[in-house]
Amino acid sequence: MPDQINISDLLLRAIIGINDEERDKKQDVLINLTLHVDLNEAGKSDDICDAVNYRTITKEIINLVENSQFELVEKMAAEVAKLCLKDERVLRATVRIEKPGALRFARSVGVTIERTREDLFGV
Ligand SMILES: Nc1nc2c(c(=O)[nH]1)N=C([C@H](O)[C@H](O)COP(=O)(O)OP(=O)(O)OP(=O)(O)O)CN2
Repeated sequence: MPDQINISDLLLRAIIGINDEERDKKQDVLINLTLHVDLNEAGKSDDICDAVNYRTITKEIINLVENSQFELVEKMAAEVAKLCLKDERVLRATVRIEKPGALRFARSVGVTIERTREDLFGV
């Protein structure tokens, strides 16, 4: 399925990290997402009911991330992927989570994961 919804450079703030100073105050978290969805029906009907509403998913991610206190970026990425795959029209989600400036000498550090409905729900 080559169709995708892309959400780029969603810049949020969260408690994330294993160091004491990272547990005290929120830091920037940069999120990039690719949702693999069949866009054929929405492309024909021009009706939001036939589309995976990227606004809804983005609001849910903002709510999840900005209220989270994970230690690892891996865990945050896994939870974001799970949220994206709640809508059964999303077949696969690629999630990149970065912490800009968190690693000395590096501009940014992060992880990229890809999860399917089968990975998470066995379907
Ligand atoms: N696989 C992961 N490794 C690490 C994670 C993570 O989420 N997944 N997180 C951290 C820390 O929370 C932070 O992002 C980096 O901190 P640190 O290792 O202290 O990096 P610094 O460059 O600031 O270290 P210095 O010792 O000051 O050079 C670590 N690893």
